[in-house]
Amino acid sequence: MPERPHRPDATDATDATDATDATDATGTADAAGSESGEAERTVRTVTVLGSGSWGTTFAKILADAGRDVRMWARRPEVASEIAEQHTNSGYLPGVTLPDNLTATSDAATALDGADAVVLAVPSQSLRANLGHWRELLPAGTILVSLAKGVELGTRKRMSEVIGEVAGVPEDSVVVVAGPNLAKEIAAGQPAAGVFACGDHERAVAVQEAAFTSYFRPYTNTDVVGSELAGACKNVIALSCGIAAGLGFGANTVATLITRGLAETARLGAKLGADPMTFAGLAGVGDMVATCASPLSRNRTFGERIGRGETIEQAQEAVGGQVAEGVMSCRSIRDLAHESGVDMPITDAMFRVCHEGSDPATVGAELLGRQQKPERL
Ligand SMILES: NC(=O)c1ccc[n+]([C@@H]2O[C@H](COP(=O)([O-])OP(=O)(O)OC[C@H]3O[C@@H](n4cnc5c(N)ncnc54)[C@H](O)[C@@H]3O)[C@@H](O)[C@H]2O)c1
Ligand SMILES: O=P(O)(O)OC[C@H](O)CO
Repeated sequence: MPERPHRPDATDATDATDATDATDATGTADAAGSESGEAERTVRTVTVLGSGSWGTTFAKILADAGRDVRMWARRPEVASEIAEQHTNSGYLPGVTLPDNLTATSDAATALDGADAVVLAVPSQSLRANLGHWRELLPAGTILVSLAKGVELGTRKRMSEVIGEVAGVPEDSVVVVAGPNLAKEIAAGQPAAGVFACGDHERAVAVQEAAFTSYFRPYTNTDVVGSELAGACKNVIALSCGIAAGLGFGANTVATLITRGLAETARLGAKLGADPMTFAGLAGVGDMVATCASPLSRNRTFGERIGRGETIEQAQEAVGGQVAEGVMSCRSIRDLAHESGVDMPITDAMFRVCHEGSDPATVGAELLGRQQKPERL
């Protein structure tokens, strides 16, 4: 099996196709690149729409990988800070952004001629935001989704929303998933992600564009599983935070992670996902990172609730950033009910976040459910 050649950061984008082979650690052809080892499309210029924690970090990855990156920020002062001072101090304090990353608050300027467009706004605002951008999207551009959520009301996954609003096949959207706490990656700590797309060539093109010395992207073709895994783990992270806030330790958190993954996989299997996806980076990888880390906004939110704070106080604790699980516990619960899938932890989080139920009481009820074999 050929070894992957080392690729230094800030590679000239024109060299990128020479620098990455198609073999992953397990040697499976599916995990990286085309059979020849070269991407058949090259992404040189990328626009990132949304300049919060993950949008800015993902833009930094792309710029460090040698791409020309333009960010769009909703607030002009954030765009100016990124463009002129190469920082985004509100979201990533202490991080210096590369020179080949610029920013504007004008979407038309940001989008002009982009080979790929990364959608980096919260799930519940994606439809409205994309509606404004739809006419500005360059023809043939690759759409990439960073959002981890299920839309309220429609119960659609983000690639479904994007396909519908942008008028493109949903399986042409590249979905980014995996254990990717933004602040760690922005600090250059090693991590891997998974880029899921029904069109493998597109996933490989984005994989090439986001491969650096500290971030290793894999690909897969299971969009349903990758998106559901990313959305569901935010809800389970709320429950782990609540457990911590109530004073419980590692056993309780590990139980919630494991049973949370079981209910996520149950939903995924019902909706056509590959069960193995839940054993990968998008599944167990993201579940463990988010549920265990104090950097997770969802876990932090839950911890505050477990300590007795109100929803409003918990929201303040995450500094105005999005804790997707709070809305997704409702949409995923609705999706599960509609699909006839039992998701008791998600149900419990819905009752705490939206019906005012007491976290300790809900936790006791979860423990006291009818006994059954582990696999169910
Ligand atoms: N932060 C992470 O570590 C991380 C990692 C992986 C995935 N994600 C996912 O990426 C998506 C974006 O997360 P983020 O961390 O960048 O979020 P964030 O809260 O840090 O930033 C959101 C960005 O979207 C913009 N925005 C545009 N329209 C908005 C609206 N109507 N409401 C709120 N914000 C709006 C905000 O101005 C901001 O720039 C989420 O779905 C999240 O789950 C986040
Ligand atoms: O900070 P959170 O809870 O939104 O989680 C961030 C990422 O999704 C972790 O992969």
